[in-house]
Amino acid sequence: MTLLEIQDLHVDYKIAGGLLPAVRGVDLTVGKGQILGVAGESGCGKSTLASAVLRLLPASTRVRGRISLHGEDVLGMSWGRLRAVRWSEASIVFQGAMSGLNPVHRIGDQIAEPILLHGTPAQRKAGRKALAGKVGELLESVGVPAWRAQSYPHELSGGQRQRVMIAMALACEPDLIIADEPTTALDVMVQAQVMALLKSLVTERGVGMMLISHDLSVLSHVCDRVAVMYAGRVVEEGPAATLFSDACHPYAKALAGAFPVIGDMASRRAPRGLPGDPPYPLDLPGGCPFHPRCAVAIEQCATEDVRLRPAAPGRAAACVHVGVASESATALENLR
Ligand SMILES: Nc1ncnc2c1ncn2[C@@H]1O[C@H](COP(=O)(O)OP(=O)(O)OP(=O)(O)O)[C@@H](O)[C@H]1O
Repeated sequence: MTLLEIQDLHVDYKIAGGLLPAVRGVDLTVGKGQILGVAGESGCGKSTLASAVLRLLPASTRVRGRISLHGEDVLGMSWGRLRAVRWSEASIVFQGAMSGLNPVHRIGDQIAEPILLHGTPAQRKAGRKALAGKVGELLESVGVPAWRAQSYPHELSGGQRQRVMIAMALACEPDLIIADEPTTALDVMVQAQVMALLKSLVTERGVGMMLISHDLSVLSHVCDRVAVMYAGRVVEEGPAATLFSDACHPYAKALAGAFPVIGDMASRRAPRGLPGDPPYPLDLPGGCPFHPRCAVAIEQCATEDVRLRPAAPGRAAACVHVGVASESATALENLR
């Protein structure tokens, strides 16, 4: 069942020099019990996409396209309806748990807050004290002892704080969770624990999740499907299992090649860097935005901006070389 459907989404920030196109025609879906990963280099539009789903962008931002949550048009919602939807139908976990928690309030009070504001009428009426049991359960469900409800954020480790943020996101039992770089600034072991926790929430509770990370190797282990973004566009979308090992788009390939393969000591493949930088959104090259950095670019790539098209069963990629049986497909094959 489709929970979230994003169709031809464009997001432009209003800046002094005009409009900065951060997201340029993105189509994505997230189903119940499914994790969709969104990967890409810094500045490609991942966080903008995440914030757009719950309309958390600055008021001056221009948003076009369609975002449906349970079939309901999010961009057309009244503020009252949007307020009811946030936390209870969809919630967001941002990067950097310390900045997301209020340092002068106890953890338990902060978890109770969204329930008091957005929970069921009975929960709202019952008040803060009656929620102590529920807060304890939420903390235990993310692996933090219930007595930590009495602690302040600075008394917890970074990993525990991130778990508290996840408990807050779960507080009103939403069907959709958007996690924006939830493990940034955590060490590798804690990162793995938090990712395992997110995965278990999806399998045990059946929530849908959009998981944003620049780390394709992490996403490939946790997600069902992954979308790779470049310069505000999705350039490849497909099953996580194949995307990391057998990407179709030259950028997705390069991104996958930039990470070591965990557990694959046999191949001893050294991570490969990708020369050059992503384009500035106000100065995008003509044609495919990746062509100046692409090892298999041809003349056509400088003029033709190919949209996502079928690349293999269940996979789509936006590249002139993809979906065609020709020399160009061979060129792409040689990149492997
Ligand atoms: N509030 C804003 N006003 C103007 N431009 C913005 C704003 N927020 C983001 N941008 C620009 O929009 C583009 C996309 O930024 P965004 O933060 O969505 O990328 P990202 O992929 O999430 O990057 P990172 O991985 O570094 O968080 C960038 O060029 C960024 O500079």
